[in-house]
Amino acid sequence: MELRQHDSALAEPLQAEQVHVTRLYDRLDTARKETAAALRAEYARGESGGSHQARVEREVAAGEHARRLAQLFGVERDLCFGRIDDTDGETLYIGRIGLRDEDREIILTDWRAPAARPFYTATPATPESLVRRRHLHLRERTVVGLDDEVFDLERLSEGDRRTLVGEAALLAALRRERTGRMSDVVATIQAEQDRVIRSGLAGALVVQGGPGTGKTVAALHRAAFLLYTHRTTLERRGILVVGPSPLFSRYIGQVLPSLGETDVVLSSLGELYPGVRATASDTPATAVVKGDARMAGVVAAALRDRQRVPDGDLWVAITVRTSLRDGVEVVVERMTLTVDHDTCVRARDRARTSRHPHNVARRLFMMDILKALAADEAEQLGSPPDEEDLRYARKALWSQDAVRDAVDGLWPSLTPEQLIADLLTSSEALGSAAPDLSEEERAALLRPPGAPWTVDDVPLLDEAAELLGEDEDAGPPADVVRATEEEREAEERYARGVLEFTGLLEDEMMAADILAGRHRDTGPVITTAERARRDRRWAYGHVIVDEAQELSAMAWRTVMRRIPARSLTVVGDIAQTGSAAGARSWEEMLDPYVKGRWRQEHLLVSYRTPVEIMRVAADVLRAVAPDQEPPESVRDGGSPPRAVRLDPDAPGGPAALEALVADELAEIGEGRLAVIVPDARHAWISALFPREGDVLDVPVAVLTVTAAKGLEFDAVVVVEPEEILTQTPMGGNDLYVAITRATRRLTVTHRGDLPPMLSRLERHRP
Ligand SMILES: Nc1ncnc2c1ncn2[C@@H]1O[C@H](COP(=O)(O)OP(=O)(O)OP(=O)(O)O)[C@@H](O)[C@H]1O
Repeated sequence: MELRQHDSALAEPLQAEQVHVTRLYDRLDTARKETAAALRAEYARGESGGSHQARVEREVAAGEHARRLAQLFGVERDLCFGRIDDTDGETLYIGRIGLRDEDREIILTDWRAPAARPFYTATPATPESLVRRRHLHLRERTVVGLDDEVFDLERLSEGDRRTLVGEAALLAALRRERTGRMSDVVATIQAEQDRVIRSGLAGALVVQGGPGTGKTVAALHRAAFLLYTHRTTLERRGILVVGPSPLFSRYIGQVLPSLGETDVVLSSLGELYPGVRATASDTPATAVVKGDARMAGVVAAALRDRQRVPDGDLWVAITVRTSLRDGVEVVVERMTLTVDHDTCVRARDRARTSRHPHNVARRLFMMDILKALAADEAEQLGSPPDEEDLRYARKALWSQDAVRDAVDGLWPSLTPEQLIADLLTSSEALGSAAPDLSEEERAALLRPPGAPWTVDDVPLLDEAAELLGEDEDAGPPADVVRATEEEREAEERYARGVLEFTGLLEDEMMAADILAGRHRDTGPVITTAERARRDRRWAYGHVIVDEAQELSAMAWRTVMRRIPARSLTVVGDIAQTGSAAGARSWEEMLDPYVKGRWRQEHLLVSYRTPVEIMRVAADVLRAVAPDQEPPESVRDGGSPPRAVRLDPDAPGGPAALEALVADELAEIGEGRLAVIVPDARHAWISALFPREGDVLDVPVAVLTVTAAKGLEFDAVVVVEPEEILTQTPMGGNDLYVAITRATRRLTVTHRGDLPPMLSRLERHRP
């Protein structure tokens, strides 16, 4: 079915396709020019003059043009990559965006449009009225190759279960060397992935699949598809993609812009709470306690402990009169006011039952206490409690430090950071707030003051923020203040980016800071993504959680808060769970939120790991998670994965490791290599391979398994599998993750006996 045309026979169709492709690029150039001119015209319509309304409209129009321009400049590479011919004699060209000619006729169909779907889903068994599918290979703007599949049922053997589409194009894509950044796969999306990508927006979709089955890549294409198909809903609310680490976010970061999408926020788990960028991790024992759903109750109890009443009555010594002597304020008279215990209890209970969050309810508590103090003052001064006087007296009282201190002592205004830090650094606070946790569990939570926030603290902070709320009258909330500077920088970066690729940067009138400044004038931030990122309470239109098996029960609470509509895609592999607080099953994590309302798709084919390596991975999986099925690999011809006996702690050990890595690098040419090491060895093995720049861009990356999660490399060297197996309770899963990162070559080094589950590796001496 797969035809790769011979060179001589190819010249004519190549030439014909070139004519069409040239026309497409001409059209693209025209569209760019027109949009740049429209953007320029928008800004040429005077400085920031006119009514506020007019300025806002101008900004909105300019934003639209800028967005379109960004899209038009993002599709230069492989603008058109496919063509389908159907039984009615109709031909469609499939590309990264849709284009029309001067007569508004469609000359290029967006890959996300319904009409493009057969390009991805037609198989020999179900050709979907296609006669032929063609993949076009472009080098810059030149057509350099074609792959045809002819759907001819006559020649289809019964029982042929082949489901791969565009096999030659797919294999060519898979054989490419890794660049350190994920790239899009619009040209070669497979039918099972297409089902995931085009699944409806509503409800929760779980995508379960083994390593390298394209879960991440499918999830990102799904984000682009959903934004295309449900633009009006999602453009305003945006899509949140949650990944395991900032490294992973950088790894996948450029896929979405290349798909032409700006309304997507990428965030690691440690960044979900604005203003904190947690990367540190806890020990497995601590992570398990912090991730336990019971911690919601602990945080709530810790807060209740901060809403106090005095043991007896409340006494406050205030200054009644002062006078100035030689310009210096002198206290003339003091007075002690009292609020009886019962009144304090009533004030606290009224504030608690108001159903307002703590920092908002504080206002109620404060008013009740001030009223009682003012009444006592009036009584002691013998003046009648006139309402007007009392109001004045309350105001005067609030200006006194002693009164403020008294209220703060009983019902303090708190930030989430204060509440959680105070809780985790005090065994007394923990004892009071967490009586249901065991002594060991409480000890696991305790940490020294000033310790950095960990990824597992983030759900606790979010929980606290939810309970604390923000007193809107008390000035801008802390996260907004923090975000303002970031926001300004983001605006300027964006503006500069637009100007740079449109070639307008030299234009005085369009200087980036002016452009950014204008956006500031009218208030709105440029993209939905920027607005959403800084707002903890933002409700997204859709949320995608990648490596979702790593999320603890508390982390799920944090994620679900951001998606009240419960429209989400959950992507992961239960067999790869590394966090001791992570998922053992999808039911366990999702049922509390969407019981009986989630659907599951399985991805069964691995596009990363060659057959030879997958066989070893299957042995590991059988040993550590016998109920899980390994994926089937589409690639063979990788070199046999091997085990090399090497003692990294022996005198010549480090040098032997360096030499082995050098040999592997020589084998893979331009590609990239990872040395995946036990956590305890990371620091010193990293020092053997000094690097400058981002770990994703260097030829040799030394990584722990946690950091390597979701990434891939041409060659992988796994050091000391035994230590990886035993370093955490989920060590078996970690080893499975480590050996499935390679696209071509796998070497395992070991000083002692090789774990039996790796016995299939070819033995070598260095
Ligand atoms: N249809 C496809 N065409 C070309 N390449 C593909 C396709 N599907 C997946 N790939 C490639 O396979 C590799 C693995 O994909 P991806 O990282 O999305 O897998 P994953 O299931 O998320 O893996 P893991 O569970 O290990 O994180 C990537 O290089 C991806 O580009």
